[in-house]
Formats: sequence, C-alpha cells, structure tokens
Amino acid sequence: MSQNFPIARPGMRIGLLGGSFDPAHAGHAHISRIALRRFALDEVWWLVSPGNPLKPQGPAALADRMARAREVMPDPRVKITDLEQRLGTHFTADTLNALQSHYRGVNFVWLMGADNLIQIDRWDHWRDIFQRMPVGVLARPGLLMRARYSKAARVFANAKLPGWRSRELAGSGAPQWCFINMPMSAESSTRIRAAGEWKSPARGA
Ligand SMILES: Nc1ncnc2c1ncn2[C@@H]1O[C@H](COP(=O)(O)OP(=O)(O)OP(=O)(O)O)[C@@H](O)[C@H]1O
Ligand SMILES: O=C(O)c1ccc[n+]([C@@H]2O[C@H](COP(=O)([O-])O)[C@@H](O)[C@H]2O)c1
Repeated sequence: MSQNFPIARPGMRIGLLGGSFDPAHAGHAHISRIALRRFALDEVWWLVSPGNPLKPQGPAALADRMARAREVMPDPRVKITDLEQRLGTHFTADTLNALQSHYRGVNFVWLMGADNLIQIDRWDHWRDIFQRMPVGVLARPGLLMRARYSKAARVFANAKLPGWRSRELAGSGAPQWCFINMPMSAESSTRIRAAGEWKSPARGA
C-alpha cells in the first residue's frame, strides 16, 4: 500500500491535521505553522478526508478540495494528502491505527482545533485516539472555556502537558495532550461557503 504515500523516516515528528477542508483557508495554514513551531515538528500532513462521519451533507469533490488546499498552503513542510481515501478509513481511530502500522518509529501527533476537543467524545473510539498518540490542540476564537471543561479535557486531565512544555509533546508517549493558546484566526470553511466564495462542481449527499 505504499504507492503515493508520503515518505517518513523513523524518528521524524509529524503532525496530522485531519479535516474536511471544504475549503481549506488561512486558519488551517495558521495553525499548521503554529504547530510546526510550538510542537517542534518536522512536518504537518493534512489528511483531506473523504467525509466527516458526523456531517450529514457530503463535502465537495476530494480532488477540488486537494487542489484548493495546495494553493492555500504551499509550505514544503506541509504535505497535502488523501491518505484516508487511500487507506479506505473514515474514522480517525482507524486512520491513526493504519498510519502507525505503516510508518513504524515515526512520532505522530494528532492535531485539531479547540472545536474538535469539545466534540471528540462523540467520535468513534475517541479514547483510543488519546491512548494511541499525543494530541495537540490549537485555540479557536470564543471556545477557550468550553474546551477547558470539555469531557475529553476532564477525562484526560492527568495527561495534560502545560503549554510551555509543548516542544516535548511529539516525543512523549500517549496519553499526553497539550493546548496551545496563541494569536487566533477566526476563519472557517462555514463562513467561506456561506459567503458563496467556494464553488465545487461535485458535492456529495
Ligand atoms: N481558524 C481555526 N483555528 C483553529 N483551528 C482551526 C481553524 N480552522 C480549522 N481548524 C481546525 O482544522 C481542522 C480541520 O478543520 P475543518 O476542515 O473542519 O475546517 P472548519 O473551518 O472547521 O470547517 P467547518 O466550518 O466546515 O466546520 C479541525 O481540527 C479544526 O478544528
Ligand atoms: O472518527 C470519528 O468518529 C470522527 C468524527 C468526526 C470527525 N472526525 C475527523 O475529525 C477531523 C475534522 O473533521 P471536520 O469535518 O470538522 O474537518 C477529520 O479528520 C474527521 O475525519 C472523526
């Protein structure tokens, strides 16, 4: 299954940012750059998903979302991938399992915005995600308190690494997670779609 899979050497520190990217925007680019620096990562891989299992309306065509993502994020340290499509996985826990099996010895970190920390307890096998690899959470406007008191934050309270130790996260075992409070971007795909600024020929149901 290695055809067209990005290359990664054992020991590399790679952040995985999963998302619909429908479309990709400056907020994704912003948190990727912050994650590279604050978690001392070698690379960030965007996992442009075939579709979020919790969203009833399918996203725009994968090829269109990939093309837009490449325009938005030309930084060579950030790889735009359709790995979930290639792996045939839909749930994040399955994707991370498959990637760890394929890339033995690579230090992966699951990255997500604060909105997803708030709702991750609705994801399939969500505790396994925290048990499997370190998790880096990036602040999103207006969500600080809800994120702090979210179920996931409470369940894994003892595994929280303080922000000033963020550079240790990628090399640490799991469960371990870290919340980064930084200058935030208010951009969202919802706003861009609502403004009619993103049109894709194919949109799934
Ligand atoms: N402005 C932002 N600040 C912090 N995190 C963000 C931001 N935009 C997106 N993210 C995070 O990036 C990942 C992928 O996001 P996604 O593709 O769903 O974009 P979105 O703008 O949240 O989309 P939508 O508005 O359709 O929900 C998620 O973990 C999300 O929390
Ligand atoms: O595994 C799940 O149950 C699950 C449920 C909802 C969302 N996710 C993942 O969370 C990431 C963010 O999704 P989205 O649609 O908010 O960009 C993306 O990689 C999704 O596949 C995963």
